[in-house]
Amino acid sequence: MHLPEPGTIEIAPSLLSADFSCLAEEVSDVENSGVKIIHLDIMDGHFVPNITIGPPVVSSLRKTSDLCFDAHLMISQPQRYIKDFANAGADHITFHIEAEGDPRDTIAMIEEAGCSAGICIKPATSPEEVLEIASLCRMILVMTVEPGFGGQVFREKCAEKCAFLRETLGKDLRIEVDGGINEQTAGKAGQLGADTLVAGSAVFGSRNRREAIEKIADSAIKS
Ligand SMILES: O=C(CO)[C@@H](O)[C@H](O)COP(=O)(O)O
Repeated sequence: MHLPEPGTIEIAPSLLSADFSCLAEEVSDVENSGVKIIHLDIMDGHFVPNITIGPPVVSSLRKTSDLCFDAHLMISQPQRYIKDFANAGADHITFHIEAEGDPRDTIAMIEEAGCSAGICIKPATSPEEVLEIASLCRMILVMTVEPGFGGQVFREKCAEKCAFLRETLGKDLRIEVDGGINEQTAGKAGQLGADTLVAGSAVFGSRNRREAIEKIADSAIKS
């Protein structure tokens, strides 16, 4: 499924906090709870100090789900893996501005592979660094924690970059926020202009995923 058009608030559960012994059931649980997007955290143990999943796992999950697969490549050399993740079933591929390679070439490769492209900034990176290429992307991802691990505390200062990006770039692209999003912090993220909220521990750490998702969405919508 393609990334939903801008104009709606979407919650994207982050697979990193799911139970890896039964990933297909975990994905299906959130799919049945009404989300349109699943956020796939791809880590290489080099760009970030953690290792997660590769294309074979994405490909297996693709057979079980119709969700939009939002692949967040936390890897040093994204260009080496774009085709593999696209062939595995990613719909949208986000890479880091801090990673290796010319970002324009990386975006072109993502589109050639049949996916929409996104660019991500880490907490220390200024949003101005993505302005020139923003119009080539369907979504900008603003990290509100240092990438690598779930369960960290939301950094409001980082989320303020969303307000700058929204004001400068308008409403025609999605702004995604990732890290420490829960019922308490989603309102602030929404107020600052984010419309796509990644939530890992707040969704998968909850017994009732539907309720957790609805509470996060409500708080973002009411903001
Ligand atoms: O990309 C990352 C971490 O690198 C995130 O997607 C986290 O996995 C979000 O987890 P929570 O902060 O929501 O628990």
